[in-house]
Amino acid sequence: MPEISPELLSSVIHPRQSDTHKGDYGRVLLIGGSDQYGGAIIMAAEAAINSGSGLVCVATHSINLGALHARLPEAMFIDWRDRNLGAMIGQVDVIVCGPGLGQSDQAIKLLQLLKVNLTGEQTVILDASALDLIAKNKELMPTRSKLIIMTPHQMEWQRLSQLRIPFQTDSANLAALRALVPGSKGVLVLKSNHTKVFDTDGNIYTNPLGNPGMATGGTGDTLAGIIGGFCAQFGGKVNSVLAAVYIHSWAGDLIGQDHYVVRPTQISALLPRLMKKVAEKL
Ligand SMILES: NC(=O)C1=CN([C@@H]2O[C@H](COP(=O)(O)OP(=O)(O)OC[C@H]3O[C@@H](n4cnc5c(N)ncnc54)[C@H](O)[C@@H]3O)[C@@H](O)[C@H]2O)[C@@H](O)CC1
Ligand SMILES: Nc1ncnc2c1ncn2[C@@H]1O[C@H](COP(=O)(O)OP(=O)(O)O)[C@@H](O)[C@H]1O
Ligand SMILES: [Mg+2]
Repeated sequence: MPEISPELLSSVIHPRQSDTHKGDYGRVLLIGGSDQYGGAIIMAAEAAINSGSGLVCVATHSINLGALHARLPEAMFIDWRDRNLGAMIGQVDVIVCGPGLGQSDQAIKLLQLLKVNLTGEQTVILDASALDLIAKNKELMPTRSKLIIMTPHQMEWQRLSQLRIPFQTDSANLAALRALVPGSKGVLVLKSNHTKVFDTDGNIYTNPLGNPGMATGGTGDTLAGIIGGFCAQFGGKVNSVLAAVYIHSWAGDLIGQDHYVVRPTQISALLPRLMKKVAEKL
């Protein structure tokens, strides 16, 4: 089973051309952040911005607006009850849905809105509460998209796939992935201390990096944002996902060399420098 490698990362991240603008690096819409979990969507948005997405917009509970803009003036905001959200879903390249979304009636409405407004040309990343809601009602799974990426931790995957953690074998995971996204191209990022990535073509990759300092709330929200940023900028494809998984853990390991705890926002802060190193082969 192939390990994700530094060579893979170098093949994805390349130097930017001079004659470009933000429109060339993709638009990401992040949907999540209830009145209880605003930090999750802010961390995901910070990761999407720092990993290079050209434009980032956050659809969240209005209570999070002040905190979002105080932390991330680069991000745009739309109230997740705004009637224009459906149209916006249709206009972006990548949607990250789930960090801190919660499981309210409003959260269910947002998944329904996502499903009906997708164009078929977009990449969708489903994380956290979005996966828990789909576990309860499979009808909420988006069907019209170029690529569907699911990023559960093992407990979320247990709820979604009905595979109890000891029985999450490679073959069972692949079968469950294919059953969840029939007819679509799908990727499963099954997060743990040894994260594995599966795709519906049957490929399985392991992440050789990561450390227990990363066992901090928000580390997964940050990964979802990086995957969003990489898919927006480098294309909605499996290699962009693999590169995101790798750089997230690489950053975590660099911070973990001299920090007992790795704060997710430290991972985001390190990304632009690591990407520069990779792009310029420093
Ligand atoms: N600052 C914030 O606002 C944060 C909000 N969060 C949100 O909180 C909501 C609930 O998510 P949680 O993940 O906390 O709750 P869950 O109940 O989904 O899962 C957490 C539990 O799953 C178990 N588990 C087993 N294997 C695991 C693995 N490999 N990795 C992680 N957990 C594993 C652990 O017992 C853990 O306590 C989501 O909407 C999430 O996005 C979290 O992202 C944390 C940070
Ligand atoms: N012991 C560990 N070793 C390596 N990576 C870890 C470890 N614990 C957690 N991680 C990583 O941290 C992230 C946790 O994701 P998740 O549980 O969704 O966090 P949250 O929802 O709090 O943001 C995953 O990318 C996982 O691989
Ligand atoms: Mg999570």
